[in-house]
Amino acid sequence: MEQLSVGLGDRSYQILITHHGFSGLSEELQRIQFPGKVVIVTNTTVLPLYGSLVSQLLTESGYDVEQIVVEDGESYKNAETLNTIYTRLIELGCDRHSGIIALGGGVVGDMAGYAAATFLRGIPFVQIPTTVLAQVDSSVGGKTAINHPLGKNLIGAFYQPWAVFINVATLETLDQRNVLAGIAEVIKYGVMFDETFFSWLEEHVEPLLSLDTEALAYAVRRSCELKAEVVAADERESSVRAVLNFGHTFGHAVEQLSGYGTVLHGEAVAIGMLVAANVSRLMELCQDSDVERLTRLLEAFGFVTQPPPFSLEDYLAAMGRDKKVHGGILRFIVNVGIGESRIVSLEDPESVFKSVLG
Ligand SMILES: NC(=O)c1ccc[n+]([C@@H]2O[C@H](COP(=O)([O-])OP(=O)(O)OC[C@H]3O[C@@H](n4cnc5c(N)ncnc54)[C@H](O)[C@@H]3O)[C@@H](O)[C@H]2O)c1
Ligand SMILES: O=C(O)C(=O)C[C@@H](O)[C@H](O)[C@H](O)COP(=O)(O)O
Ligand SMILES: [Zn+2]
Repeated sequence: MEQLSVGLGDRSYQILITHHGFSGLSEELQRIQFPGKVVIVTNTTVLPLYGSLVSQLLTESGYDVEQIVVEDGESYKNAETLNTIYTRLIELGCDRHSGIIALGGGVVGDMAGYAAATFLRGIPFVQIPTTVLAQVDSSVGGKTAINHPLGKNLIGAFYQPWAVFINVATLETLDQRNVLAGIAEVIKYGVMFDETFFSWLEEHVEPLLSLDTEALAYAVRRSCELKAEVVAADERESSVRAVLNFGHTFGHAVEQLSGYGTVLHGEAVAIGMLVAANVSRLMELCQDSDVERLTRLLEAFGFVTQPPPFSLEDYLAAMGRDKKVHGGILRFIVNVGIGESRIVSLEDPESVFKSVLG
């Protein structure tokens, strides 16, 4: 079992990474004095794979376990599903001494996390991520949210989990499209923070796609390390954390315009990263060779890199609702070469994106 720490003072927590199933989970819950009444929030796909197993394990360890099972998909990450979670929590008699465990991918994690942040003004919460994306990104850092028809994650809260328990073995049941989607966020860390990690990714395309245990474990650990460091430095995205949004301003626009769930989050981020790299090149913050290198890596993994053909007006309107907009000015994340980043203000986004999108 590997352990990383997210250093946030009295809200610090551990990320535990294991290949050995869920053994160690009960011990960790006991160590952090997680409540005895536990509600596992999961979805219809993850329930039969891991939900029953985790419930049984915790019951055997003396926990009083309930389950809330939501429909599967990004299109259900909304106010309606959230309300069904609140209703069930009330019906189950949950109080401030009950805890929520999010078991699943980023959709379940974001929504269960937001329920935990808001139910009775906040109850304890643990993440058990079961997708690549959730293990390398969404389970760490405390961004919780639901989507609004007009924009991704527009309703949410910063609310940290008490622990993140990563069982890498759960990835064995994940389909190839979702494995790939998670890798987009891994590539993001390389482009933004760590050229050596980016080079490592260039050399490990095949092992990662085939879920080679060692390669995957390294990718998960390195991603969590980088994310934990950034979150500890800037929990509420007032500075450096915004860099984790590389590829997301455009990517979120793609998700919203296509209809949530049509283009997966990671797929949209891959498209968005290349758009952002082209903005960077336009601003002379990176070279042609850097854009080509990113393109080659994305294509080697098999990502579609061409933005869907929505109009420039639609893209600009969607990006105009991004959470990084300040005083009407779009703040945008670009790469500086490979391995460094910058936050730029786009005073005239129309001309920038006209040039980049053609
Ligand atoms: N909070 C954050 O910091 C953060 C970071 C990145 C992404 N996100 C959010 O995360 C969401 C995307 O998460 P995702 O890519 O995990 O998608 P997801 O949660 O929809 O999971 C993808 C699919 O895999 C299934 N699944 C989950 N675990 C499985 C397993 N072990 N075996 C088989 N199937 C499994 C799910 O049921 C789903 O069908 C988006 O809503 C995005 O906005 C949040
Ligand atoms: O943790 C962060 O900070 C991120 O930006 C991680 C992103 O990968 C993630 O998709 C996040 O939910 C996007 O945040 P948002 O604030 O743009 O909704
Ligand atoms: Zn993301």
